[in-house]
Amino acid sequence: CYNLFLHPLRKVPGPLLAALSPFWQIYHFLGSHQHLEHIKLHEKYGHIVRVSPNTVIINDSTYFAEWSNWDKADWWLALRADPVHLAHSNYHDVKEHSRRKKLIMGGYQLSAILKNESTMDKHILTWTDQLQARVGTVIDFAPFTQYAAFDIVMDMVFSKPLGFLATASDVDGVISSLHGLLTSANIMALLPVLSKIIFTPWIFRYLAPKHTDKTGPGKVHGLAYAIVRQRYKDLQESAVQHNDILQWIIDKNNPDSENGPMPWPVLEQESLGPILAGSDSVAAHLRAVVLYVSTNPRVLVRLRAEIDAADEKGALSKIPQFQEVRKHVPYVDLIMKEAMRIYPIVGSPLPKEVPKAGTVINGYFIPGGTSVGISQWAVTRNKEIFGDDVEVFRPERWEDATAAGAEAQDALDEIETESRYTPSETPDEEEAKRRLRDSGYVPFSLGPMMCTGRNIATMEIYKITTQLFRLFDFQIVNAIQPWKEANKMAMVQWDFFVKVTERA
Ligand code: HEM
Repeated sequence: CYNLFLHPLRKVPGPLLAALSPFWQIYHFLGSHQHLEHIKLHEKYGHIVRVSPNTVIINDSTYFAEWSNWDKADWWLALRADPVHLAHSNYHDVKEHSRRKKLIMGGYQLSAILKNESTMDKHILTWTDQLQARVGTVIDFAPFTQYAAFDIVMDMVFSKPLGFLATASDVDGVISSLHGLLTSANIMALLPVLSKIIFTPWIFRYLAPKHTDKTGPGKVHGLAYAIVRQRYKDLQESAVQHNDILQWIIDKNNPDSENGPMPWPVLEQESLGPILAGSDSVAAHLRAVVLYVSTNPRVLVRLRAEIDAADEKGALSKIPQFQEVRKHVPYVDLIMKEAMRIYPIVGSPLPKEVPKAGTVINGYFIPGGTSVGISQWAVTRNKEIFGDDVEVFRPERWEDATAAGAEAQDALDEIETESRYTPSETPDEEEAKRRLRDSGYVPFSLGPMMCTGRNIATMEIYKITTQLFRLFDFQIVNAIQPWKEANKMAMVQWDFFVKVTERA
């Protein structure tokens, strides 16, 4: 009764059952198609929808800049692996979060990872060799994308690829454990009271997954902890000199630095981030790229024209280098943006918390403490932002970068990227449309909590997209229903059957 008639959010439109209890959201999450439900909700109720007693989702990009500077909502508590030691991404308070993120973010900067580009190249080569060995056959393309993304991120961050690509298998069941963890974490995230109970230190001691577990969350946590412990041992014995992100963090947070050394349990938590977030994301995107480019001949022809022209000039290395692609195959950037738009990778609205004083969104007063999320699937279907052809894969919609868009491209190297939506001067109509379009481009989110791994992801996507279409043709076996999919916070697809042939 309170939630319906007395709650401060009672006037915000949305389904009756959602206003009554958080189980409405859990029901839709378990149905795996929460993201599609969000599209329908915004179509039915408008730019702001109440999806649980204390949560609303929005798809009006005018509010994104303000949103991006709020604290994390309680939803995120479930993504912790420890009640005491936290990674930057576990901090609720935006200021503390930014302070912690600065301690590690330099390792993820473009300038730092470019120094290690050859590590990425090794895995791209192994992947294309694996595809070469399967030319002429129908394969399930889905696992290969994750094997590649997982080996790359493990090698770039820890110098520890697990050999998914080389063995063409889910080594030790790590990927299935990761997917199990994502499902359970998301359910807990939708019931923050449960997270609060479980992460009470004395309760956590009894319920915590064990690092020795053979499957499930414990296995994934155990992987991060084993890597950090091994590094500690290597350093004591000065056995190996590593050139990776973990080492960058250790070196930067040295005993003489302002903050002193990073405690090992915190380093363990920081090491979980790339394991949890670094493979499903890139893999889901690459599957979408292969599907949409292969089924849009016009796009494929334009992409190949750029690749071939670059090859004729000798401008692309055997494994295309990031800066080569940036300069000579710029269409890849438009393809990436459009694939992120038509098939957003993040399927959950990742809420932040309205500050104490409250705020007004689309005419509704939203009190402090409310969780507000952005449903990327609904933003990218917002016709006011992207026009009537939202269901069409058209990379050209991203052409004519606005000054702000171009800056965002160059800002890849910056630690924090401010909102790209700057409604200050008086732009002409076309410029205003482009700015609006750019304001709806939030696949990596924006502001201080923007994706930590966005530069690794962008580099992988540029290089792999170029190389795959440089070498192969992909015939999608079932273009109407190309794969099975579930929204596990990130989108996960499987049974994506594709016939691989050498490029005609
Ligand atoms: C296509 C690929 C990817 C997409 C679309 C993506 C998207 C996102 C989004 C939307 C967020 C949430 C930001 C927020 O809270 O507002 C995020 C956070 C994060 N991502 Fe990614 N991501 C990708 C790849 C990666 C990779 C490769 C890594 C690791 C190497 C990574 C590590 C992280 C981490 C650690 C956070 C937490 C950031 C924070 O709290 O400050 N992501 N990502």
